Amino acid sequence: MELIDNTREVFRRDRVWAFMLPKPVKVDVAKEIILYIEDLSVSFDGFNAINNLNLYIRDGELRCLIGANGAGKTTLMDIITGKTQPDSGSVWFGQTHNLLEHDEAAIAHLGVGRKFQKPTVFEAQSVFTNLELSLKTNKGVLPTLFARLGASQRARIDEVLLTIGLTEQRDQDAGSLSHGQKQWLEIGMLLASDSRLLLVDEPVAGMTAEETEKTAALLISLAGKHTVVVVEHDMEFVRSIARTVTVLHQGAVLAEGTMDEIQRNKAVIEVYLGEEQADSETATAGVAQ
Ligand SMILES: Nc1ncnc2c1ncn2[C@@H]1O[C@H](COP(=O)(O)OP(=O)(O)OP(=O)(O)O)[C@@H](O)[C@H]1O
Repeated sequence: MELIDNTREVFRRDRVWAFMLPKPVKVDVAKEIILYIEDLSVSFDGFNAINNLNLYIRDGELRCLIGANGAGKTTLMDIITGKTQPDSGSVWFGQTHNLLEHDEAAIAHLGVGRKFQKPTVFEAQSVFTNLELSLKTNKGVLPTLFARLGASQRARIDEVLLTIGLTEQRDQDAGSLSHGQKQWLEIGMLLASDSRLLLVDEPVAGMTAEETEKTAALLISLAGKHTVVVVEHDMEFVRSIARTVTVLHQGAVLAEGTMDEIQRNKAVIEVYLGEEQADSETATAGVAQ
């Protein structure tokens, strides 16, 4: 009997064996910076898409990146996440992880999560299963064979469901969610995978006004525990969430500051509206609209 009891104890569904759990990643943010990007350049067929770019993101901040089409925003995200290798420069996650030495999977494992503009959820799976599949577990063959969802992992998924406002939809197929709900689920998937730095590409494109408002509240609530970098064209939305805005132009940082500072910045006005209008007050108002 004792043998059977011991065996049952070992295979209890609500316990996850320690060897299955991934090793926690340490990110050194002693200097309060979570992302260091220095002297970064990449060119495609002689065209400088990123041009000696320097950018520092503070741990826990909510930063917005704006810039006209072709300014280099997507290319920058591609470099941070390991999709594109730069020609020169450095990208560090905290003080100790050189992201340029890692591939995409390793960078995601370190805690850098990316949400693309179009949601890529598993439509035929439930909301709960989508989150379950994103949990940060040891994905080796042996652990996967024996993996059981423990109580703490279920609690983690419930917590994420609450954060993204989809508790009621937990058993619904992801395919039946509205566009906005799919976007929140995808953000939830990044949370379930323990992403510490969230790179979010145009989160409110195609959303209703109510969904946009909820997304703003969600992203604001995530900052602090997470660092959130949002690439967005919708200036009204940027104004509603951003503390610091970085303007990219021709692959470099053109300006950085609060939305009000950006709105008054002469270089930004020139780029957006043309030099001849730079001194006019109407032009100043136009940048943020
Ligand atoms: N793989 C590539 N090969 C060639 N050119 C590229 C490649 N990736 C980007 N580019 C070019 O680099 C420039 C920067 O593009 P990027 O997509 O980063 O800009 P963006 O700021 O994200 O623009 P958008 O707001 O339109 O998405 C563009 O001129 C683009 O055509």
